[in-house]
Amino acid sequence: MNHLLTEIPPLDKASGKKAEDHLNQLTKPPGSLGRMEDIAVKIAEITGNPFPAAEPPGILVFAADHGIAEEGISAFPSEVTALMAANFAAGGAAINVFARMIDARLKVADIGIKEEKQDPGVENCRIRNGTGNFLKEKAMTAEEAESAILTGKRLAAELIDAGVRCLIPGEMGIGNTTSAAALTAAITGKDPGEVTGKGTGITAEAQEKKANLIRKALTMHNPDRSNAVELLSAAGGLEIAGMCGAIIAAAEHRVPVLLDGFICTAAACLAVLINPDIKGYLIAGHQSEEPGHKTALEWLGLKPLLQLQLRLGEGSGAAIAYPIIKGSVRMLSEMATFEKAGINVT
Ligand SMILES: Cc1cc2ncn([C@H]3O[C@H](COP(=O)(O)O)[C@@H](O)[C@H]3O)c2cc1C
Ligand SMILES: O=C(O)c1cccnc1
Repeated sequence: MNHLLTEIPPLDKASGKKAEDHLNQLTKPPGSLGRMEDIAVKIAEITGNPFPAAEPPGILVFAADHGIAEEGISAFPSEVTALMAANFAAGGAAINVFARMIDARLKVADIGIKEEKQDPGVENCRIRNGTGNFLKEKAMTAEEAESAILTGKRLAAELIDAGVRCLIPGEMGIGNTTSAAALTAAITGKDPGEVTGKGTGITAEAQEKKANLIRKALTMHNPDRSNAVELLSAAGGLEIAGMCGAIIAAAEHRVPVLLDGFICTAAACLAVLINPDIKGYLIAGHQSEEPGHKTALEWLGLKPLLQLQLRLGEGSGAAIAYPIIKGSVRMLSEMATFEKAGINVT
């Protein structure tokens, strides 16, 4: 795992302080823009610029399949992963709508779809054709987990080199709320029963089976709970590893990461295990309906911007929250100061 360890630049507190001082001179009562002011300061610290840019946003959706899906833990079959990847390429999914709404660059990567056939509109970065069923075997080898992380890093770095100033990691993978719950239980030390939800909409009975299966698998694989590669190897998935790498790359490049739902946040927890300094680069877009999402956000010490009872993924909740980021940053650089507006407040 040594080659995954990276230099994460420290947050630039001096730029944050300059942004904060400037915010207090703008034509509004001090602090009246609430958490938007905190976001503006945070992005100044992340970027090292008191007048930062967060535009354009870039959405990077990783698609992969999960062997565990054969255990009946999703309301949908694995085949839907490939079909949805094709839908992303055709522009018809929820994330396409929201990406257009926020003028985002959108890239879709196949990092491990099971289906042999590949969609020409999806970037082929396939590490293997779906993970192993982690109730019976490891989801993937350590080498595969590392390759998937490095692939995510490369794709995010490409988007950032092309000008992206706010990264939104997204995912598609039938069965991936099971992996996210296993990872979250292992990392936070919670019982799987507390962090396992209904995903795409399974019954209460299937939900109980899902939690039991996670408990059994974690006992069987017994991963080192502080080792991101061992955790990925035990529970998957390839798209979670890809998002983890993308988050690392954003932090390396001083680009803020806007987190989506439960699966995306589980990937962020893994990135923070690899380097705790990454925590400073994360903003939580929303809190989803999956119970484990709250647990993962608390572990990261993040407060979500929105709570809209979403339970979709794809990067959708983060894309919906993005205008808050855009407004926070624009407010900092576009609003008049009292002095400039000729308002004398002394
Ligand atoms: C049509 C469709 C579109 C989706 N877009 C995101 N997900 C979401 O649901 C899946 C996780 O839930 P589970 O663990 O229950 O399978 C992931 O693919 C996630 O991105 C979708 C699911 C479906 C069915
Ligand atoms: O929180 C999420 O991102 C989520 C929840 C349910 C299904 N898919 C994704």
